[in-house]
Amino acid sequence: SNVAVYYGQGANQLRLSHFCQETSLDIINLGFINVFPEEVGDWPGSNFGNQCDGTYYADSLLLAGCHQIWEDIPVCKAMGKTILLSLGGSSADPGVMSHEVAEWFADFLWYSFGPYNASAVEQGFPRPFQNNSVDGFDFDIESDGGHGYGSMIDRLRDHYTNYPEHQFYISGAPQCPIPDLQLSYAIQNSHFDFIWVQFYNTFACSARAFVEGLTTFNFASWVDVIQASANPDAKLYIGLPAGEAAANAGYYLDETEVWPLISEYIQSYPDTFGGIMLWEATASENNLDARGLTYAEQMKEILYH
Ligand SMILES: CNC(=O)NC(=N)Nc1ccccc1
Repeated sequence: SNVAVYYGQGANQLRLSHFCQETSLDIINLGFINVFPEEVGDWPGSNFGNQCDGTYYADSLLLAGCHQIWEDIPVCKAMGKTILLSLGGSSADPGVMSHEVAEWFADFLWYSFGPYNASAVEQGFPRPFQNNSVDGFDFDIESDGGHGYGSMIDRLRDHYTNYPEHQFYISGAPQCPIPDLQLSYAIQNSHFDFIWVQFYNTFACSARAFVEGLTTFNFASWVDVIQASANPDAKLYIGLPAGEAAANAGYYLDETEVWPLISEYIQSYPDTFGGIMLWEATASENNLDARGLTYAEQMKEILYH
């Protein structure tokens, strides 16, 4: 099973290559594209915390100087990591997109962050990570959901079919209440590869509730959602805060509390259980146990016990 981690919004975070050298991490979600186009032709905006050099493409909110990221993605690829570009995050204000805007947004992301395409560059698409291609796109939509995300994902998958020799992914990070207001339509109708549910910040369905013996933790119901979705083979991950301060108070579980949770669900749903998602990389890095293991390393140990 995999450990997926968000990177880009950590306090005083180290550069990406530091995390790509951590063997416990399998998937790294780069967050965020946090400003979404409102009209066809609008460029999105990005934010990667303390990374990049603060310069933007002219008349845009899209960062142009993310040298640490474009230098480090090759390290990540050499270490066998899957790098996804994450859209949304808690600060985004996506707004509900029309089908046309959604398809434009998908095309922009593909031509700008996907495989290098000389004709797209000639058409004026930027290359914020230069010649590096991400391995797919993650939807961390925390407000203003709607049908647009289904259109984006379908469009991205059309682009993916033009590169049959390369595996590209689509993932989503819904909140744990079902239906998730932002992503349920897209999950139902479009092909996701990974769904990492935020089993934190909403008490009833949280992992904390499981630890407290409540029956309202709803991983099992999310399995049903996936099995009724456009991709019944999508993998379901348990999303957890990587440190005390990485989520609202009370949601963090220490490794002794995570053991029984993982043990039960990895055994009950071996085909659908995909692993653990952590919010986020720097909180994990700063959250060492008595043995000096980061939280991600503690989680990897539990998965491979
Ligand atoms: C996958 N996205 C997130 O996990 N976002 C997230 N955790 N946002 C947040 C919400 C409340 C407190 C801290 C972080």
